[in-house]
Amino acid sequence: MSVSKKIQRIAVLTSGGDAPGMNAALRAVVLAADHYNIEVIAFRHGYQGLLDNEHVVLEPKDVLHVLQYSGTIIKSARCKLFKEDAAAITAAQNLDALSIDALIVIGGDGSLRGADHLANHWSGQVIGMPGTIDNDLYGTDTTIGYATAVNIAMDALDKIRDTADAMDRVFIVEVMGRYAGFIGLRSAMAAGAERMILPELQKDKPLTVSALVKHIHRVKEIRGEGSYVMVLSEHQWPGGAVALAEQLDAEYDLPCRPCLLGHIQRGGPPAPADRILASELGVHAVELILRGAHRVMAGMRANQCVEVPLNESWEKKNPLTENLLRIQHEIFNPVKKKQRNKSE
Ligand SMILES: Nc1ncnc2c1ncn2[C@@H]1O[C@H](COP(=O)(O)OP(=O)(O)O)[C@@H](O)[C@H]1O
Ligand SMILES: O=P(O)(O)OC[C@H]1O[C@](O)(COP(=O)(O)O)[C@@H](O)[C@@H]1O
Repeated sequence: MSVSKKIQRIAVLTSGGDAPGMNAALRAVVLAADHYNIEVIAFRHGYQGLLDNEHVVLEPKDVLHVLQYSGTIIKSARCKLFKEDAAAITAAQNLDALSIDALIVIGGDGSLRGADHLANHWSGQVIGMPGTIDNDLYGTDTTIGYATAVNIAMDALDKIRDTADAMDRVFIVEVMGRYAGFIGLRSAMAAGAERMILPELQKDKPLTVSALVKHIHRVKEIRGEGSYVMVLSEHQWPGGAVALAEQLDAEYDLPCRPCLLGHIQRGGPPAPADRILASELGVHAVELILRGAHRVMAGMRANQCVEVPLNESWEKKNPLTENLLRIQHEIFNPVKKKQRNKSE
């Protein structure tokens, strides 16, 4: 590897919603830095810690057995203040006072915007790593935490199916994803859900309650007794799964149970895919620094480590996989297009 300048000390922080695999990412950063004789300083509590100068040295011994845990050993936080120029200037001064050559920010789109904002005011190298369950960053096939969240949602949907089937019930399972439907789509497919309400679909053609009710009745007619499980992405129904279930029950006499998965989707052991992605990207981030990279996100595309301009990671959007949508809607939908046309 061609090395641009002597890098002696780098810093790292985790920001925004914690994502399963962030600890694996920290471990990889620290072990890679140690390999190249670089010291690592970690700022605790995300950008807040950078402003408060709350930092610790991270050595290999501190990260040896952390990759099997979700959360983040250096804590994460949301910090509104960091959007201001004055905050980025303070952060730059704190980094310079510690003679930091480069900063690695592990987080979602907001965190990477924050990293870019800092780069406007600081002369050190700034590298982002995609850490969010939402998978809503452009330039990388998946983000750290996403695989785990999908596993958790799928596991919950499987469990819901058992009770839903036993009692011939309709269930609405609300999943996270902020304003992206990746967790919703993949968990719905993995668990064979009958319906998905996802942000990307709602934008084109918002679902009406009457169309939903029609679909539920048609599925019951076609299949006979049994369950109907629907995946609802958060923010896609006023009042969420609880309100929708109440509406179906009260207005359409259709008993329905809501289930909110919430922050459960961010806990438990990270999936192997997340641990491995985090490990590879952590090393990649350090090697990018050694190559002189700046204002880029370390990403993974088609099993290759890539570098993506930081601003592209949030300005451009990854679409939902067309083929998964087609299969869910056309092949796996119990109500075929012909039948739908007839009844609509
Ligand atoms: N436009 C911005 N400029 C500077 N900092 C930002 C910006 N957007 C977000 N941040 C910082 O990043 C933090 C995390 O962003 P947030 O959107 O909450 O989570 P995530 O990074 O997981 O998407 C924010 O609390 C804030 O400190
Ligand atoms: O943990 P909080 O602050 O309640 O935020 C919940 C949000 O965080 C997430 O779990 C992760 O999103 P971010 O990566 O943007 O932080 C979203 O899916 C969810 O909308």
